[in-house]
Amino acid sequence: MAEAEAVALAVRAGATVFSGEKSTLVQTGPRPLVPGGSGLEQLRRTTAALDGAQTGVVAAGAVPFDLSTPGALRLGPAETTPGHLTLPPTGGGRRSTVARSRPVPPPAGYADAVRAALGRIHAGDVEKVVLARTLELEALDEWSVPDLLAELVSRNPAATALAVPLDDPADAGARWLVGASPELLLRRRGPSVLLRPLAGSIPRSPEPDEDMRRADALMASDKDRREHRFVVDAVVEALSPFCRTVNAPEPELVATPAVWHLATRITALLNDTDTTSVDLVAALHPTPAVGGSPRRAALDVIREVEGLDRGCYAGAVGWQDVHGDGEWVVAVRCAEVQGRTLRIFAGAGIVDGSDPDAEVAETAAKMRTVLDAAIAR
Ligand SMILES: C=C(O[C@@H]1C=C(C(=O)O)C=C[C@H]1O)C(=O)O
Repeated sequence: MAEAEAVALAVRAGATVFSGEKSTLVQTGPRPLVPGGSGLEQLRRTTAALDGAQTGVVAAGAVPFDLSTPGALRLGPAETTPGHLTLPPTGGGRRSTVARSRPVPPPAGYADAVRAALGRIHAGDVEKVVLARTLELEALDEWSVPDLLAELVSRNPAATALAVPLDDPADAGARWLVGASPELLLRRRGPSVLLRPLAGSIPRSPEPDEDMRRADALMASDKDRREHRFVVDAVVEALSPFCRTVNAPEPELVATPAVWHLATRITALLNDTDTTSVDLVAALHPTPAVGGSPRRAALDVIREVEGLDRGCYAGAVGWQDVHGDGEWVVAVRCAEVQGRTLRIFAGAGIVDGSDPDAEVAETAAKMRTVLDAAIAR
């Protein structure tokens, strides 16, 4: 059987998949959850749960935005192959038809939430808050996770495309997280750690001159640089106790097919290789790219103003092996799938100077990553 078909079959059978530019990890078979009643507890118990496991076994899956709620990290054998996933072409005929789409909250409600967050910023309660909204697509038939994944991979080869079962994948009604994240939370290989936080964004334009104008405007934007700086400062501060060196250069531009971002490629060297990838996830998450600054005050504002259950959206998704090495991305450009329902999430950072209508447009552009994959013909 061709490898692509084998992977397609594995995904249909409930595999966890992370397909990046350089390699693809597929975890298959019946696989128990890492013990722990919350995402934080699962992260804390992952390294011990892998102790003594056979080479090739990894902990893979998702922890939620709110680490006090349950996570979905599973223990089981995984295979890693070079390059991104190749799945057989899906063909239009197998796609579901969207019967109903519903933005929650509607765009005007989201703009009101942004204004409420700006009120809290101006009152001095908080400096940055990331607010999200959703688009719910109800299809005539069940969504196909392998088809969604195949479209996400082929449209976003530079991102980490992912399919993660949030419930037992053997259950017919299992929920899944699917998406194509451009944001590396961290990669740990031995003592070396690489991170690439994103924050500060502008929608792409199909017109090349306008697209370049927007990229230049983003690079020059004081508002976006401030929005970005909160993330870099928080990441450097969270890493410092674990690291002998942390290097954070100036931000650069990165593009997805839908959005321009400011990105900083941060490199660090661990003091001690007893620090595993999940220790770093627990220390870093949620960064101000998805939460805000200061963290606790921002989480309060999100709870009061946003009104969504984020679940694993804006959580951390990835894997760790028996050596403590691993790779985790921030669960953005993602959706929750269950049966005929697809719930696309997108958020945007709000700081002093943010414009509510621009944040509506930015979140709409971010939703296109999953939306275009879902409604592809
Ligand atoms: C919150 C999301 O994206 C995050 C927020 C960004 C921003 O506010 O500019 C940029 C990239 C991500 O860190 C999302 O896509 O839902």
